[in-house]
Amino acid sequence: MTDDPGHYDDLAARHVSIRRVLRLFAPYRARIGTVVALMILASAIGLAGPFLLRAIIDIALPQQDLSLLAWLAGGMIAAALASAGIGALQVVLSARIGQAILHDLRVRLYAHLQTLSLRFFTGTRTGEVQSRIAGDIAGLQSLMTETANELGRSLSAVAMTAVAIVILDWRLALFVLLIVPVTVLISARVARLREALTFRQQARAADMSAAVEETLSAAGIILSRTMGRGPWLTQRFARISRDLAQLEVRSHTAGEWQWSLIGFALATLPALTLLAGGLLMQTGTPASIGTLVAMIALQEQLLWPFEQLLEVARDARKTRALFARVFEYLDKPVEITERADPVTISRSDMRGAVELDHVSFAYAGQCVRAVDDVTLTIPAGSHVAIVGPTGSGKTTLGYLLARLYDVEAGAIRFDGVDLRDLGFATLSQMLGVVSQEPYLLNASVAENLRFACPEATGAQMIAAAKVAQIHDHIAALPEGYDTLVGEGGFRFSGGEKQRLALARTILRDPPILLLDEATSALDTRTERAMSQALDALAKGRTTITIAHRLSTIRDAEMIVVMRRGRMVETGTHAALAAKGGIYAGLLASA
Ligand SMILES: Nc1ncnc2c1ncn2[C@@H]1O[C@H](COP(=O)(O)OP(=O)(O)OP(=O)(O)O)[C@@H](O)[C@H]1O
Repeated sequence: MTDDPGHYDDLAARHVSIRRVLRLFAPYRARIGTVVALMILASAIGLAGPFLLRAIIDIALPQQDLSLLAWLAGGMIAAALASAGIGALQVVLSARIGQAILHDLRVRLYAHLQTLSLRFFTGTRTGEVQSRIAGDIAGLQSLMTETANELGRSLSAVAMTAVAIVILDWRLALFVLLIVPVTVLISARVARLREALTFRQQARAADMSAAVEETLSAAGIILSRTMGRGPWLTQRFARISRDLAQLEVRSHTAGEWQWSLIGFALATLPALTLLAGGLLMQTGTPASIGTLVAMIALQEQLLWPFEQLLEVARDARKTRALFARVFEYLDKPVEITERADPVTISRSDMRGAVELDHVSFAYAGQCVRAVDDVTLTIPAGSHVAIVGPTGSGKTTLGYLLARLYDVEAGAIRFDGVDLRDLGFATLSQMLGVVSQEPYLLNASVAENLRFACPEATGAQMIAAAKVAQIHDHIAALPEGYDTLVGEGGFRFSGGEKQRLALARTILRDPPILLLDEATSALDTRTERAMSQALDALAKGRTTITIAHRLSTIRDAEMIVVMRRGRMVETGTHAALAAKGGIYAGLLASA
């Protein structure tokens, strides 16, 4: 889809405008002003050279005035020195501005992606996100800093030189400047060609980073080894890499012969100028030899920045392709938003009552509701278990409780407040989640625990780990709490990861605990020990357990049975078992 040029044009038109790009520069107005002033100064000083040259040829040399010659030559050296010094200063300053702007953009994009709902992340490849934050912004970085630099420097040089050429001899100037529109036209064509290619190239680069991310991770390697698909994956990677290489070559070489034409046209200018100078000799007001030499020197001075300017225009279009990809993500709507004046509740005032009021939800593009008209009141401090066959909507219900998605109809309330009215901080303080596949950051055990509660003391951390029955294991490791957990927690077993995740949630001390199959990876002994710990922990807390293993939830005050998104049975274990319905069937098949 991203390869379709029509798609690209539409995307770029929707997200990128000059105004929007300029807004990124706005906070750095003063510094940009300084750089522009330096550029103008450098080009103005640079211009003195040809005029000094003319004076040497037309006055100092014919008159054999050595002292004037020394002054004029010294002036030429001083001008070259000053413009080189100012040029260097201006490069440093503009590099700093460019980096600052891109840093802002990168952080804005990261912060924006942090606020997007789970829907975005379940529908997007991780490698794609990474490629936009890292790859596209890095591309912009080199393009923009160089482009902005060149633009300023070349533009002022070209403008100044053009003025100087006109002052020298307007007739020759007219002749020289005639070539400008032709080259600009050719260059615009090449730029258009390369812009679309850049977009495709970045999309391929994202494919590549997604492929690496997906398959060169611990989980990816396990999958490819156990399925014997390593060679196939390598072939797939080779295909993406070859595509990328070809696009890379095309985007660098597209329109190359047109580009050479520009170079040729500019290279013929000195010869044509001399020819024109010769023709002017026939008129009543010929150009002096000094003027002709100075004119050619100025042209030399003009050609390089002019070529640079054309290249800048070409690269500027490439940046449009990169901006399109970055802005597309920046424009993704935030679905889960915090109200302007959210309700906040202090920890001591939280009770932990949960109420589901005719809650319904369907995943995007699905006509069947994953949760369908669920109404349930969970009193503060009670233990409710949610069971049901696979795919019945239990995990989805958990997502709704954590407001990872918003309900489509109905409402969920904690302590009588609609989740959509609660402040984000209050919500995450109220509900602690231990999910089916706990995720650990690739950091030390202590850092993982402190992620939940940065101000936790060592003693608090140990206490939480003890409750989660993981302290002895951590303490026995050579590096104890400083042990690195590995990518995704691979250093630890499934059961250990679950217990670490539990310890992490315990540290937050939430009044409502949501355990989604949280004890599924534990052996029976550890599970029994942990369930005692959880019982102790559950005192004064509301506990909602999403369970497959019915043995773990026999003591729940209420068991809710779900089927195809609907709540079909509720009651205690004894009552439901005696009733002989779905729950009894699940028990029988367990
Ligand atoms: N991101 C998603 N997009 C579309 N459909 C989804 C998505 N996630 C889950 N579903 C569908 O929603 C339904 C409910 O899924 P859910 O994960 O809530 O079931 P579950 O009861 O937790 O199952 P299990 O016990 O197997 O974990 C399923 O039919 C599932 O295929």
